[in-house]
Amino acid sequence: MAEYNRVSECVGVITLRNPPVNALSAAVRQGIVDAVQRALSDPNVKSVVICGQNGIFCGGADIKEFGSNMTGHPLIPMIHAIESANKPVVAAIEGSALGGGLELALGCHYRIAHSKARLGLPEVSLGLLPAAGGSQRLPRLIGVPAALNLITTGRHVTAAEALQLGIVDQVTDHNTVDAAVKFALSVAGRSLDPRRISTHPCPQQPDLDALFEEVMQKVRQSARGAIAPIACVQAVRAAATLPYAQGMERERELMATLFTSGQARALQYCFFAERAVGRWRMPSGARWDTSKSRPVHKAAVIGLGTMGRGITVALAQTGLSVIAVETQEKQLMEAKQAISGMLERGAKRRGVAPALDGVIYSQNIQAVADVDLVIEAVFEDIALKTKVFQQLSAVCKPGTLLCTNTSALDVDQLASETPNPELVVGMHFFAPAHVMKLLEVVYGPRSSPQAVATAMQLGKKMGKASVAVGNCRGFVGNRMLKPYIEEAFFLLEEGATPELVDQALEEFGFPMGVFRMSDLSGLDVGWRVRKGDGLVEPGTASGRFARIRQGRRYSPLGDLLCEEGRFGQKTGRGWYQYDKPGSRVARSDPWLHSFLGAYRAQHGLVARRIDHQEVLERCLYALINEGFHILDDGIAAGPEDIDVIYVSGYGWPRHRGGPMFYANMVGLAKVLERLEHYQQLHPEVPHLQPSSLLRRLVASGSPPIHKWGEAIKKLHSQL
Ligand SMILES: CC(C)(COP(=O)(O)OP(=O)(O)OC[C@H]1O[C@@H](n2cnc3c(N)ncnc32)[C@H](O)[C@@H]1OP(=O)(O)O)[C@@H](O)C(=O)NCCC(=O)NCCSC(=O)C[C@@H](O)CCCCCCCCCCCCC(=O)O
Repeated sequence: MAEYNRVSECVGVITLRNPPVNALSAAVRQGIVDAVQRALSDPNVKSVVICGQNGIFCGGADIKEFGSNMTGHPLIPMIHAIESANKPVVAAIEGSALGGGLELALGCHYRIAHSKARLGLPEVSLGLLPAAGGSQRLPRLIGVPAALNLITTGRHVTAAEALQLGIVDQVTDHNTVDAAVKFALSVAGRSLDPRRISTHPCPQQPDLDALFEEVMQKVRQSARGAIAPIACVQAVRAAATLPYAQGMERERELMATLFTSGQARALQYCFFAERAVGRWRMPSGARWDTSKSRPVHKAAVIGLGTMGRGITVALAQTGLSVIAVETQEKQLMEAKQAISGMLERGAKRRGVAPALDGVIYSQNIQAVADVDLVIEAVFEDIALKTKVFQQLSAVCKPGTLLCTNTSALDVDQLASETPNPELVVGMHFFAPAHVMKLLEVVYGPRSSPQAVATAMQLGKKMGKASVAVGNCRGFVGNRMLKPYIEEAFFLLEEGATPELVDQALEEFGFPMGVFRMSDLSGLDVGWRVRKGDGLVEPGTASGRFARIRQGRRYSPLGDLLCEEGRFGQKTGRGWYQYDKPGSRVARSDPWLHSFLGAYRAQHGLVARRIDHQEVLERCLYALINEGFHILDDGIAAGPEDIDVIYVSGYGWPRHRGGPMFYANMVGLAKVLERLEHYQQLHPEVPHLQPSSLLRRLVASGSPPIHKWGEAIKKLHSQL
């Protein structure tokens, strides 16, 4: 809805009212149309101000309407009516003016923004383009290069940058509506022709073709298969080369293709999924809205290796006081230097002062006595972590939350080493912890809802996509990664190369295929885990039985490479070769190919031709199948949790929505059929055995993903 009032006798003020972000729903659009008509037909009104209630101008088109039959007054003619009005219309921008919200403001004749406002055209991140004239008006207003940057990245700009770019006419630190009313009074009666952006040509740009070619090339490279950024470039090109009306027609055509695309559905699903995971719930019935978090002012990090350093930086950057503990003096000094460097670089990027004083370094665990929360990040060894937890329990004040950054160990076992297991949760960060978006908050059966709420709240404060998950081996992300990696190894045994597997996965949209990723993170990491699991044996045996371990198919390929000292990038050799240790450019390695040939010969394996489709089906469906097990076990509350984990922490292409969304798009029946097919071919591979939840969902008619929750509950109650 939109409310209309007359102020200062001759200014009509239209206030958008649609909490929480004043999205342009059908009712709001109709409200604006009616209010504009009222203002224009009232002879006492000399000028008009458009603003939004509750300190936010407008979050854009109502994304929830996109999934339905869109009805009501369309946005484009509404904005045209504003631009062609014969009285000045001023947008008063507080909070956010995003997407359709900014397009509405661009249809106004003037824009006044509060200094804390943020503006942008983020449609690209929803798989769309600014299709209410934004792709045509913005380049006319600020020039092609700046418009291309904003529209293809979707980035939000501050009011100061918006002023510098010429998007807004004035920035105020005071009441924005008051400033806009004053401004509206001052411009009443002035000619509006120069203020109608659609009537302007784009500012001249030398060598337009070369510019578009360069930008298109860049966008194609970074888009990794996403179509919206490319359509955005095409739409801006139309603005630069065609008259406005034809440009609008091109904008409409491009939007028509994007609007119904699977990518737009996936990206909009991600938008809502990221918000849905904040509304966490535990199998005990504890939930986000009934569990109060505890305040955290002072935190501590124990262990300043790579993870501990990143966590310290992430905490300090949120403004917390951090006690950083490392018992070895030399390592403490090195860590101090590294953390200070990271804080300085981060602060420089964000244009703020580095929070160097926020971190106190100590060799003594006693220093954490008065903190509200501790994150333990020592070496991944249960005995060591147990000792640290026992020490912390003795040292910390009552009520301190004890968190472990383990990526694989049993959070509940650690909790049982403390007198207050309800205060223990996992906070599983991803390296580098100050950069990576994902945080898995792992609760055990005894973790209190308050502990989970506190860790989730802290994650949010740190800007993380925080997902609450149950305690099991590998939690959600790494548990699903295991079958994915194992399938990739099996494919090598059967005739694939690392290059082929990686190419298939990279064309799918992963930034790195599984083998390039393994080289980056270090082959020794998995080797250590497999050794711990008793899977690694001397590599002399041959034949099929040498590759059955603990009753299931096992590929020792990774172990054999480690025995050769090939740990990946850090040793300059792994699944690929590198110019020198630490170098990042992977090159195909003839040694590896002959090694694979010799290995196959030793084991009587005959290489066959493997295509990209088989790579995708075997690696991805195995991973997805594990996701269904996780849902069935109640480790993740819903498919959104799994998808947010994969998109924000494991490089799953966002425009494919996450593994569970992808399964929904492919069709559950098809995923089931392909798993059954591969399971028949590889009966000794348990992870290809379709999960019973997947079978039950297919049997119940493959409900769409937003109905899985209900279906899972119903299916469980029938068991
Ligand atoms: C605004 C924010 C920055 C606020 O952030 P904050 O952290 O404060 O809050 P949350 O993010 O948690 O959000 C709170 C709450 O609000 C929900 N929400 C937010 N934005 C929207 C929205 N735009 N619509 C609906 N709901 C929204 C959010 O989900 C939360 O609720 P929940 O219950 O989930 O917790 C931040 O929210 C934000 O960044 N929002 C998104 C901003 C954005 O991306 N805007 C762009 C929207 S798309 C758009 O505007 C498109 C327009 O360019 C043009 C549209 C033209 C359409 C024409 C259709 C043409 C069809 C083509 C077919 C052609 C056929 C033919 O012609 O042949």
